[in-house]
Amino acid sequence: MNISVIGTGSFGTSLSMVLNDNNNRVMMYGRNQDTVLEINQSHTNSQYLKNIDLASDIKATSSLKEAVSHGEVLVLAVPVNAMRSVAAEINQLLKDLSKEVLIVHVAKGLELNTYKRVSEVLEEVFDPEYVSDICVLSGPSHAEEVAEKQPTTVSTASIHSKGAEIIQDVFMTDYFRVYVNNDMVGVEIGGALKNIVALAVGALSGYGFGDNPKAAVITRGLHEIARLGTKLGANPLTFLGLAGMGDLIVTATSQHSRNYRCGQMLAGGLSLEEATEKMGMVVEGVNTTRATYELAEKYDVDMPITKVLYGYLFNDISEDEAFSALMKREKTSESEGLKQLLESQIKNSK
Ligand SMILES: NC(=O)C1=CN([C@@H]2O[C@H](COP(=O)(O)OP(=O)(O)OC[C@H]3O[C@@H](n4cnc5c(N)ncnc54)[C@H](OP(=O)(O)O)[C@@H]3O)[C@@H](O)[C@H]2O)C=CC1
Ligand SMILES: O=C(CO)COP(=O)(O)O
Repeated sequence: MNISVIGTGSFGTSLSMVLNDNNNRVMMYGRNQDTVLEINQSHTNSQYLKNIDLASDIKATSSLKEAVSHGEVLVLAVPVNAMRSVAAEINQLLKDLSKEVLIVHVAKGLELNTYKRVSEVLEEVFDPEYVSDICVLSGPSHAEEVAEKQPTTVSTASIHSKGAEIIQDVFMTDYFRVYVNNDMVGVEIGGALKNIVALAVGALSGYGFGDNPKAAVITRGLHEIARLGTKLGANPLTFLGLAGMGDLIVTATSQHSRNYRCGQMLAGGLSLEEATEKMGMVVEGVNTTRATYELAEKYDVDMPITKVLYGYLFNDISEDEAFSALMKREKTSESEGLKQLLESQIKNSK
């Protein structure tokens, strides 16, 4: 199949390698001319993936029109905050070309201010006449390890049922295994909100905390992700899968994770601006913490870890204040919380 990958960052580049290994004809679109030139001439992308050689079959262009003309499937691999404007440009080109494509996005976050999931943003922007389906691909998949062809498993979901099955076929190789999931809300919420937990656990690591507090934040973090997710219509069981627990493990325990490393840098004394600048790649958890905090307030969902991280990132509360806010909360029951999740599941499935 002809596939265009929009975004020449770390994940767009590693997914292009997967797609090329699966015998698709891949064209990458990047706005940075130097990166495009490097991909075409040296078959590397040294800014985003160190010591990785790309197949010479993978072509890059800085013309969005050329990329949109090429692809039957468009893989949107840009940060959440760029999604709306990039999608609007693509939609105009599809109209001009009178062409229909299948869209899959891989971004993990919520849009600031609207609190929308990426597929909701895309559904708003794309004219249904030109888009057969909108899908998400998400799960435990560090770009660096995908590029090394480490065995990787992800989930895909779509608005209509057909899209996810096509995406499964298009991406599936002997080292990249794709599962279809019918819970679009859960897959997107799991991928977006694990970044909050990864930032928090990264900060714990930076302060020298041990394994007990990290396990506590990961487990209770997953619980609050599931709580908000089910309120938004997700199946709570999705959060036990690749896009939930899987991605949480890979992100909240790994030096590959930009969110985790950002948390470590904050604990090391850098300001939020300094840490994100130093990263040089998108740290989705920052905007997503703000959006999720506001969304949880709106829906009156209890998200203590998100709330504390929000205070730490944006209101300068100290790590001691953060811990005391979490540990001195009112007594509560774990089994009661799990029961409520099950009740939400029954309500959602009616
Ligand atoms: N890295 C990973 O391991 C994974 C990342 N993801 C998700 O994928 C998404 C992209 O992440 P990732 O590739 O890592 O990010 P990077 O920061 O590595 O790259 C982002 C890419 O998007 C491009 N870009 C940014 N804004 C625009 C815009 N307005 N128009 C066109 N291109 C733009 C950047 O261009 P330029 O180079 O010119 O700045 C760059 O090529 C994120 O939501 C992330 O959470 C999902 C799974 C794994
Ligand atoms: O989502 C990821 C792996 O699945 C990558 O996470 P980071 O954005 O924190 O690097």
